[in-house]
Amino acid sequence: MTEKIVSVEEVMQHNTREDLWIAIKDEVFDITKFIEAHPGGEEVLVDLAGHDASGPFDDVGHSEDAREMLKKFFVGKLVKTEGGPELPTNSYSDDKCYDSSQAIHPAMWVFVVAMIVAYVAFRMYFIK
Ligand code: HEM
Repeated sequence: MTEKIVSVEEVMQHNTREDLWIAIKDEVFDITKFIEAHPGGEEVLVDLAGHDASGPFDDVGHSEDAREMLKKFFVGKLVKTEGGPELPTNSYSDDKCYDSSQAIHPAMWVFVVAMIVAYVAFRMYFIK
C-alpha cells in the first residue's frame, strides 16, 4: 500500500481542537480523537495543533507505549517543498516559559524605586 503524502500547508489547516493534526519527525498524525485521553492533558496538544511537535514529544521522554499508540493516528508522510513554508514548531514553550534572560522581573524595579523614595522621605522628615 502506498503511503499518503501530506504537505506542510495541509497540516497547518488542521489546527483546531475539533480537527487537530500534528507532525512528528516526517510523519503526520490526526490526534483529534486522542486529545481527551492524553495523560499529559489536552492543552499541550491543542497548543501544538497544525505544528511540528517533534521537539515537545521527545522532550517529555514518552514511553514505548506512547510511541506505539501514535501509530493508530498516522495519516501520512510529511513532504516539504523546496522554498515552501516550514511548519511552526513550538508555541507551547514560547508562550509559557519564563524568560530567564530578563533576570529581574519588571515589578521588582517598581519595588526598589518605592523603597528608595521611602528611605529618602524618612531621612528628610524624621532625621533633622
Ligand atoms: C500524539 C502524540 C502523543 C501521544 C500518543 C502521547 C501519549 C502519552 C502517554 C501514553 C503518556 C503517559 C506517559 C508515557 O507513557 O510516556 C503521555 C504523557 C505526557 N505527555 Fe504525551 N503524547 C503525545 C504527545 C504529546 C505532546 C506533543 C506533548 C507536548 C508537550 C505531550 C506531553 C505529555 C506530558 C507533559 C506527559 C506527562 C504527564 C504526566 O506524567 O503527568 N504529549 N503522553
